[in-house]
This record gives sequence, structure tokens and C-alpha cells, in this order.
Amino acid sequence: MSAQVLSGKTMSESLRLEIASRVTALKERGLTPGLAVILVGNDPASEIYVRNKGNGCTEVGMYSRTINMPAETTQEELEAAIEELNADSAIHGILVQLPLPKHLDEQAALAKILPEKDVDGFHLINAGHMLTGTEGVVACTPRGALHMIKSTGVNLSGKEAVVIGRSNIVGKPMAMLLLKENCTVAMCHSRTQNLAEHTRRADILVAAVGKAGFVTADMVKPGAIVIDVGINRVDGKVKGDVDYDAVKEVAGWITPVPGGVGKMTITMLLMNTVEAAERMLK
Ligand SMILES: Nc1nc(=O)c2c([nH]1)NC[C@@H]1CN(c3ccc(C(=O)N[C@@H](CCC(=O)O)C(=O)O)cc3)C=[N+]21
Ligand SMILES: [Mg+2]
Repeated sequence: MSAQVLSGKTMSESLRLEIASRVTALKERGLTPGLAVILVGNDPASEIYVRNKGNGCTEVGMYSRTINMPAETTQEELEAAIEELNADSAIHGILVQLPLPKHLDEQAALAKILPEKDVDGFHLINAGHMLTGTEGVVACTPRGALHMIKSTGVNLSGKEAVVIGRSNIVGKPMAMLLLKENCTVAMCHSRTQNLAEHTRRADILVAAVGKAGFVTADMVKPGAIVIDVGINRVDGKVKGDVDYDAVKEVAGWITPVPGGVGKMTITMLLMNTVEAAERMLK
């Protein structure tokens, strides 16, 4: 039996209709939600993502602005650009595209973003909300992944969840969200011993490793929900962290790459932005 495919494309279509209608409602009250993306330098992958974000905004009727800054931008210049957006009433969401060029301090830059406008959920205030389970902005990729997991209808309470990868952007917040759903969560990483023994126990397996085809069929529990966060470029193609064709024969549900979590990440960015704009009117 082959796994059910959790399509980020299909899920995004219905979510984006909902977002578009909330944008329309805000516009009727005189407020157009706006997202600003700061892109420093010209990394080709970043340029693709930033373009996808701009297109997403257009699709749901939001205002979007991309601020392209040269690779030599100084920390002061970057922070000044952020401060300007903090003060701009047309902008409800600010995203500083990561990674930044090596000479720039990411944490210091993120700390400058007003937490209410931090639609990435990367500010320490929002990271703290995530840790305590209180209301704040939830990072887009884990939020999108959780939406996909919930769409299976599986009761998550008490289930074993394994997250491979411990980044601040994906692994850690993903684990917190699954914990909040009452899963028993294990966070695995590059130093984990006997990784497959952990992953084979997982009812929910989230792969955020950054290595194409890392999760093989023998690592997956039959019937598991397998969420592939990987975006790896191999011979000009985008590949996930999961050996899709083989794992599909074992898993109960699986997300494709492309058209899976990546698509949902942008949708959740739009959701976080419309929510930030809605909070302005409250
Ligand atoms: N401040 C910040 N916030 C981010 O959310 C952020 C970031 N920096 N830096 C890079 C990562 C990566 N990321 C993706 C966004 C969209 C797709 C996406 O659209 N994927 C499509 C197309 C993939 C492709 O063709 O490249 C898909 O999976 O179907 C993927 C990955 C956001 N990130
Ligand atoms: Mg994807």
C-alpha cells in the first residue's frame, strides 16, 4: 500500500482563499496588509524564495515590498533599514531573508524587528512564546508542517514524534509545537546514536536535515506521517531529505518536494502577515 500524499499545493490553495478573504475584509476597513522582505546580496536560492513570497502576496491581494541591499551592506545600514520598516505604517510584516552574508550579525538584526511585525517568528520574544506555549508569532515552516500533520485527522495525543534537525528555524520550534499537541517528542541530530532506532518508533517523523534522500525506507515505521522539510538542489532539481519513492511504500502519509512544506511555508508567511495586520485594528 502506498502513502497518501499531503499536497502543500492543494492545502495552500484553500488556505490562500481564506487569507484573501481576510485581506478583503481588512481593505474594506481601510487597511491593506503589507509585507516587506529585506534581501542582502544575491544568493540565487534566496532570490527564488523572495520572488515566491512576492508572488504569494500578489495572489492574496497584499502589498509587498522587496528591499534589495548589496552584499557589502554594513550592520548599521541593515539595522537602519529595519528601523525604517518598523516605523512604516504600510508594513505589517518584516522578513530579513536568511542566511545573511557572513560579516553580518543575524541575531542582532532579528532583535531589531518589532516583535509584532516579526512574521518569521524568529525574534527572541516570539521564540519565548513558542517555548512557553503562549500566544505569539509561530515560525512559518513549523506552522505549515503542523497544519499538514493535523490534516491527516490522526489524534496526536500520546503519539511518538521524532524531529531530525535542531535548528532554531525548524527543528526546535517544530518539537515545541508537537509537544503542545501532547506528542512524546524526540529531537535527533548529527550526534544522535542509533538514529534509525529512534526514527523507527516515530508515528510522526519530521526531517529537517539538509541532505537529499537522508531518510530511507528502513528508518520509517509503517503507517507513519512523514514530513519532509528538506530543500536540496541536486543536478538542478529540488530534492527533499526523504527518499520519497521508497518511503512512500512504507509511510501512511508523506509530503512531496517540491509542492509540500516549502509551499506551505509561504502560505503561513501570508497568514502571519494578515494576522499581524488584523492585530493593528484590535
Ligand atoms: N527569514 C527567512 N525566513 C524564511 O522562511 C526562510 C529564510 N529566511 N531563508 C530560507 C528558508 C527557505 N524557505 C523557503 C521558502 C519557500 C520555499 C518554496 O517556495 N518552495 C517551493 C519551490 C522550491 C523551489 O523550486 O526552489 C516548493 O517546495 O514547492 C522553500 C523554502 C524560507 N526560508
Ligand atoms: Mg516543498
